[in-house]
Amino acid sequence: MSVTVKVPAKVNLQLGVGPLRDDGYHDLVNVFHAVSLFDEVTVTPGPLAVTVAGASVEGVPTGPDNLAAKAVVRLAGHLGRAPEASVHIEKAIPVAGGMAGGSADAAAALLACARLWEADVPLPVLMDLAADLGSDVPFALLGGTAVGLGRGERLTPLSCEGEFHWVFALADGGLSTPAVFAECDRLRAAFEAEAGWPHESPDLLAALASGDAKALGAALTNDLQPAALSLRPSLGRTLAAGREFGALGELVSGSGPTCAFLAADAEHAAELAAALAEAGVARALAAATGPVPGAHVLS
Ligand SMILES: C[C@@](CO)(OP(=O)(O)O)[C@H](O)COP(=O)(O)OP(=O)(O)OC[C@H]1O[C@@H](n2ccc(N)nc2=O)[C@H](O)[C@@H]1O
Ligand SMILES: Nc1ncnc2c1ncn2[C@@H]1O[C@H](COP(=O)(O)OP(=O)(O)O)[C@@H](O)[C@H]1O
Repeated sequence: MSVTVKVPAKVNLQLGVGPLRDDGYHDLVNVFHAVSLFDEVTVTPGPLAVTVAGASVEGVPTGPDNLAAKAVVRLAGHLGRAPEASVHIEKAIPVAGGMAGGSADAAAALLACARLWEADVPLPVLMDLAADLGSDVPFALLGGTAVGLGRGERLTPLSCEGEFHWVFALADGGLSTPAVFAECDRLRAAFEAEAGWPHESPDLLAALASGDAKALGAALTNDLQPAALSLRPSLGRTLAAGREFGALGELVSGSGPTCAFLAADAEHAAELAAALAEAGVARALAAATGPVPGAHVLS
């Protein structure tokens, strides 16, 4: 018997970053949006092991550091049983790309093992286990569009009308999330910019609720973007190219280095992806739509 869970990537439509907390995290206003780039995680009975396959899986650990393995151990500990599951990850979400691929795999492994072990784990408990594994993990279970407060784990679903069309410019190599948050703090200190308390953007919420892509494009913001650009200046060219080719909006996804571009419709997305590929400003381009559901069992 095996269980397969399909789980989406995310892009952050608003990432408001507050001051550094005593515990090393930052309070966020994090508007998550699940998009149609998916990993598939299959668990089979057996000793704990992780295998990973996919077009670009460099840097994904296959030992106990893999977030999916940590999820297996965490759930087994909660249930008071041995962490017996062999995990296989089919990876399409870019690695260390600011699209929460590791978090997605952790969420998928939680759900898959709960099913494999026939354990009745209520959703709020699964969400708490997910939050222990990482700030982005609960959203991968929920999917759709949602705002995350605290370190991003306290989620409230948002009303989102229709479907939005995205193009993602994938970069060579990743960016480390802690390094990007640290660079954000460094830049704020260097420019004596006080980190204010972030607030949800009313323009963004209205654009989502009405399904207005043009208004959404104008409302996209990411407080980590200056830090990602400081660590990876070439992203400036990528973002400028998308703007030049008529994207409705563009931003770095989370801690980067993936850049996200909003298109008017599927045809516009295909044109935008082709123009960005031609300009040579990305390792690869991927078109996707959002919102899509969170982690769910396939078999
Ligand atoms: C920035 C975001 C935006 O959604 O994602 P990515 O773009 O990396 O995917 C998240 O906040 C990343 O969440 P996640 O990748 O789960 O991070 P965690 O494992 O919880 O934390 C890793 C490290 O990031 C920093 N961190 C994370 C979350 C937060 N609210 N404040 C922080 O300062 C801390 O240095 C922490 O030690
Ligand atoms: N299942 C996994 N998939 C991808 N990366 C993982 C996984 N487990 C652990 N990692 C580690 O987490 C780091 C961040 O990966 P990822 O979640 O893809 O990016 P991001 O935090 O930028 O969204 C990787 O560089 C890798 O070392």
